[in-house]
Amino acid sequence: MSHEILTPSEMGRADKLAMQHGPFDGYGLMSNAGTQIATLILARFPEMRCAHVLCGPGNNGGDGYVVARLLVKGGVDVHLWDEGEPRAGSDAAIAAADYPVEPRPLADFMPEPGDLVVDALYGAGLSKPLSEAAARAARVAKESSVPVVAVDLPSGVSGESGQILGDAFAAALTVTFARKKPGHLLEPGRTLCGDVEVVDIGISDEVIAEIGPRCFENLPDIWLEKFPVPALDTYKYRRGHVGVFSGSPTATGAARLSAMASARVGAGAVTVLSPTRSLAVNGAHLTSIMLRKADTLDEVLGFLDARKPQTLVYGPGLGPEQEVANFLLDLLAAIDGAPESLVLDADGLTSAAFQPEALFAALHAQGAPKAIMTPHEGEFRRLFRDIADDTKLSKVEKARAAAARADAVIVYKGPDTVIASPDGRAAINSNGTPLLATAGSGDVLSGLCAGLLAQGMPPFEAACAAVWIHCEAARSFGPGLLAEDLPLALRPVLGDLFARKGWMG
Ligand SMILES: NC(=O)C1=CN([C@@H]2O[C@H](COP(=O)(O)OP(=O)(O)OC[C@H]3O[C@@H](n4cnc5c(N)ncnc54)[C@H](O)[C@@H]3O)[C@@H](O)[C@H]2O)[C@@H](O)CC1
Ligand SMILES: Nc1ncnc2c1ncn2[C@@H]1O[C@H](COP(=O)(O)OP(=O)(O)O)[C@@H](O)[C@H]1O
Ligand SMILES: [K+]
Repeated sequence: MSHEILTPSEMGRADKLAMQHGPFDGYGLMSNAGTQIATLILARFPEMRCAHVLCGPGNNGGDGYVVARLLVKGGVDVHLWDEGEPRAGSDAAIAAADYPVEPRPLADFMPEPGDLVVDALYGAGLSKPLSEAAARAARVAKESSVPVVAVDLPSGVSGESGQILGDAFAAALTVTFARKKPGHLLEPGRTLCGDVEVVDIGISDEVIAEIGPRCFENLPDIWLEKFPVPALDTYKYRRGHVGVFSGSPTATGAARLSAMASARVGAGAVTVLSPTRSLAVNGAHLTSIMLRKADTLDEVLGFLDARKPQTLVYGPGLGPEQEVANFLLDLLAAIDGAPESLVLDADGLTSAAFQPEALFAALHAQGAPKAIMTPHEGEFRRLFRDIADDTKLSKVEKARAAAARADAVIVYKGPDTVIASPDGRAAINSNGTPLLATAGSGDVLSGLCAGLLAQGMPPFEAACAAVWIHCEAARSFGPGLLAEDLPLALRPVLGDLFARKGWMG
């Protein structure tokens, strides 16, 4: 169950529930946390010259006092620097009283090469930018290039959003408790965390279940059960049929990349719907993918009626024009229950920004297809400007708000892609690679979503699986990746997933 992610406030509730359930009180949890961190430090940094433990006034600092005491016990030369004393009677005050040496003021902190820094200034309770002394400490640690071990989170990183409040520490290792927080996975927090270790401090799975988290790390555990493998007696149309709209003659590659990805991820049949003027260029490049002339809405409806595809992809290479949006709205008005699903990407999203409310109303209507939208940062901002500009929201909250407004699963792309469902579930992807920053890779992703939808995967699970598989394929191919390499690079990834499903072939 370790794929769940807890927001800082859910973590606070989990702490309280754990204390109610026992056997640990607040100080017991803090001792467990400090013990786990000290053990990791001694194992990972046996060569350190000395350890500088930086303690804040709250429970994060409390963890720091426990770590400092245990490092002294382990024979390490420890220097303790504090910012503000713990509140009298708090768990942190008990931990501070247990530490044998008088702390020095944080403003004087100065490490030397070979030292280790333990950042226990602020964790989940960070509520405002770091003070000047704490910001200076972060800068000094960075400039001296000493390794930093962050307790719970690097101080200055918001656990909720991963954003930096003022200034922040950059850790080599971050040790957090019970479950990851969004700030461990959302950029720039993710980069600033370094390696993330989640340790058990006595908060049980039952307590986490009682909290009922709605955000997850995008690991196969959250969608593998619904991931399709072909039954022995299947045939091509039962495996699923995808229709992909093609653009004009100079912009047809995007649709073909999408179509190829749909087919490769298991749709039994894929048809490219092409304007007459693009038929020749599409025809010259397609073999197993079918091609059909579709200049008008009537021709598209004729195709839907005759071939009954489950899923359509609308957007890659269509052009960011008003008529592209109009055509989509006319198509949605004509659809009643079939096809079941739709992937909107690229120019399908950009053109919809001419009249977003009309699109959202059409997707909310009875009989509308279930939709996945796959915006990158720019497309997201065009379509959901007020949400994108709301600095109070994390990327997870932005994707959730957009999903509710559009009644669609939103794949908010980037190095830390977030997938959100209108029902409130969200997932943060963690296997991303910058190798995917190459033209056409988004088109492949929309095809993967469609291919999984057509095989009956529900939209949230389909989108999560598509994002994970896309990244895994890029990693398996490695440097030199082009978008057209991705469909074939799916093979080892799908092979592993099929094996995990016990598929005997
Ligand atoms: N029993 C528990 O609740 C446990 C909590 N744990 C630790 O407790 C931490 C959370 O503790 P707290 O809620 O006390 O929060 P923090 O220790 O993160 O922050 C302490 C206080 O500092 C103030 N503050 C926030 N940002 C500031 C800033 N930039 N400059 C100056 N002051 C600032 C806040 O008002 C807050 O009350 C976790 O990150 C974790 O390390 C662990 O000990 C495990 C158990
Ligand atoms: N720096 C990065 N790290 C990880 N993934 C990235 C990065 N840059 C882009 N990607 C991924 O690559 C894909 C690019 O999609 P998109 O921008 O729509 O490209 P295109 O329109 O060229 O197909 C998305 O899945 C995105 O998450
Ligand atoms: K910290």
